[in-house]
Amino acid sequence: MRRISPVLQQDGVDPDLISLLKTILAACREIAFRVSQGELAGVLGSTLAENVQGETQKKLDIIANELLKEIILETGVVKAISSEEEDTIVPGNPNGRYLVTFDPLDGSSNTDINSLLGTIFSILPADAAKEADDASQFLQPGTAQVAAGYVLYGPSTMLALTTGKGTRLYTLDKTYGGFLLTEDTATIPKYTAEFAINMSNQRFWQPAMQEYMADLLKGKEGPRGKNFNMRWIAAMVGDVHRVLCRGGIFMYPRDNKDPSKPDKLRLMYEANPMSFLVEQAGGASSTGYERIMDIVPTDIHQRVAVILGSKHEVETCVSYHAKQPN
Ligand SMILES: O=P(O)(O)OC[C@H]1O[C@](O)(COP(=O)(O)O)[C@@H](O)[C@@H]1O
Ligand SMILES: [Mg+2]
Ligand SMILES: [Mg+2]
Repeated sequence: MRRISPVLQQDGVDPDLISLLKTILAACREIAFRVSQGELAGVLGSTLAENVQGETQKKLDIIANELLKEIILETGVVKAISSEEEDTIVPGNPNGRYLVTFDPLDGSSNTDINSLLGTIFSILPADAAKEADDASQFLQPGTAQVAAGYVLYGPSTMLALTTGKGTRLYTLDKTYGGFLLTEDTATIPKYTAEFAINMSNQRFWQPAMQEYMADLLKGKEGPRGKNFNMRWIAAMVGDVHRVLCRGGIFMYPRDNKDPSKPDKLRLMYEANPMSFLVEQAGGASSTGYERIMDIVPTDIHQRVAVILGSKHEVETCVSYHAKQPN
């Protein structure tokens, strides 16, 4: 099995970017270790703090954030970082060529139940004309990403990574200490009969999503003519990993449960990196109205509706939105 550096070298990835990716993975290995130690490492439970988005921070949110922030800024190739757990961007080397935005711990609500968690990251090119502390340098569409990935802390620790040459899956070999290539070409089947959505929000969705789901749930007897199965891990990283492994559609659509927060998932460090991975594996990703990676962000913590996965199913869902303009 191949180690990560030769694979990236073969893809012609810039050596600075390779060393940055390896640094991020070093932090993730440390997070994986703390996660696996659980209560023994005293990392479970909540803090008294809230992040800028008004969400209670788990101890592991903070630990993962600190580990990543410190080690990434030490690389010298990063101009600034932006994190779910940081109100504003954190400047690094003014001459750094890259920007890193990340969700240090995705699926926080799974922390205390020994269930799936992950780290999601996205790497953007830095603009030499902007100051290191200028947040506007991050406001680039997902199509500008030079690399994106996640590390899933599950029964095994896995990495999904793309630099725009397909999506590859690696598994952490705990005896050797590095990630080894275990799936060279992750491919999402075009058709699926499996969906992931938080059904408890059903009555708050927009009409297009209500209609799409109603038809889907009618199964064989309905307009779709087939039965669907449902899964919900409550960690995007876990749900998207399943989609990369065997297809499916994952949705966190807009809802009016809390009018001040119509969308849940974050564009820059959840939706964009996952969309890049999914598109590179042959899938599709949309808000229902537009391709996610085409959105030009207006805020580093911007939220967005997400519909991603098997191409035909995403297109079917989008077709319901086309009938009912936003
Ligand atoms: O609590 P819900 O509605 O099931 O939402 C679950 C979603 O929220 C998230 O956990 C948000 O991520 P964080 O844990 O990083 O805040 C997603 O990973 C997941 O898909
Ligand atoms: Mg998250
Ligand atoms: Mg998080």
